[in-house]
Amino acid sequence: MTAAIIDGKAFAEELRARVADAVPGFAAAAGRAPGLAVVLVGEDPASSVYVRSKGKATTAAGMLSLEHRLPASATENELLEVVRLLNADPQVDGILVQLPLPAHIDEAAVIAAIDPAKDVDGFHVVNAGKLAVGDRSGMVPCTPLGCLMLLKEQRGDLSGLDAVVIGRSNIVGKPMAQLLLAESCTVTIAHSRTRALSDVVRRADIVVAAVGRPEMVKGSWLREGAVVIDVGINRVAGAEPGKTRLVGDVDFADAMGHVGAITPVPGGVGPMTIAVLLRNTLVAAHLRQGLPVPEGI
Ligand SMILES: Nc1nc2c(c(=O)[nH]1)N[C@@H](CN(C=O)c1ccc(C(=O)N[C@@H](CCC(=O)O)C(=O)O)cc1)CN2
Ligand SMILES: [Mg+2]
Repeated sequence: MTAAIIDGKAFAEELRARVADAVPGFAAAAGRAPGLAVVLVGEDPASSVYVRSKGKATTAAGMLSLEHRLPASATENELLEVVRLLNADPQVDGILVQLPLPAHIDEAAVIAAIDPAKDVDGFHVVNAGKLAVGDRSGMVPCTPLGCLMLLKEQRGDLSGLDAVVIGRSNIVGKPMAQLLLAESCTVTIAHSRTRALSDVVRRADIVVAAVGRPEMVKGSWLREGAVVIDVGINRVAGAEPGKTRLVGDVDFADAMGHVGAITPVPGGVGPMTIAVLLRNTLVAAHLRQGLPVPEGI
């Protein structure tokens, strides 16, 4: 069997174009562009790259991009003060605090301080709770929502399918499971303590791998024809000395001989994260202004 490669990069570009197309309508009705503020604490190289990409994508979509950089030595109170200022700023519709934060800052306390209406990451307990009870008015985390969009594009109706989510983080695993449950999948969340993981994964029509372990999921673990969404972004040693390359949580080459469709790394889920962030910012802007959310985003 030859697997289809799910082109997340192309899908993300289409979503970004749809968001950009809807921005002038918002601006005409609200008298301002939607605004996204991204906060970065410290100089983690990967986080710096993601924050820069988010700023560029926000501007390219015709939105207002604000960036706040704090040194790695910033205190939790200093960060909370920035969040409070952004909560009160009427031109800011979305606030995103780039994770991970330095170890001395309590991530949960910072997320709890964000106005849930501006929580475009969907990490606030109010938004997590809304997702859990099926209230569609909340913000949904970007990566899982991007994964769901790719899955629906590939498989259409997901109702009744067996889905295994590997990983139980608040950012990906748990919200992903909630989204699949809302699509009437039979959902299993597997994690580091799951026994006979390969047997659990083998039952799945849909596998979402989000564990952060390079190429952990092997082709022999996967059911013939399964759709595999690989959330992992792991940098490993490359073939040449001193070079590195990115791999997912799934052994892509091995999986190709078994599955029906799979996302590559890079170029799969990653680009969807930023496209959905723009989509969430546009949604938050409409809701905050009391405007109807445009269809098709
Ligand atoms: N507050 C948040 N922090 C973090 C999130 C998040 O959604 N909200 N997600 C990740 C990082 N992330 C965005 O912030 C992100 C990760 C990866 C990509 C991406 O496009 N990856 C590319 C490869 C990039 C490379 O070459 O290194 C790909 O997969 O094709 C975008 C965004 C953690 N923090
Ligand atoms: Mg094999």
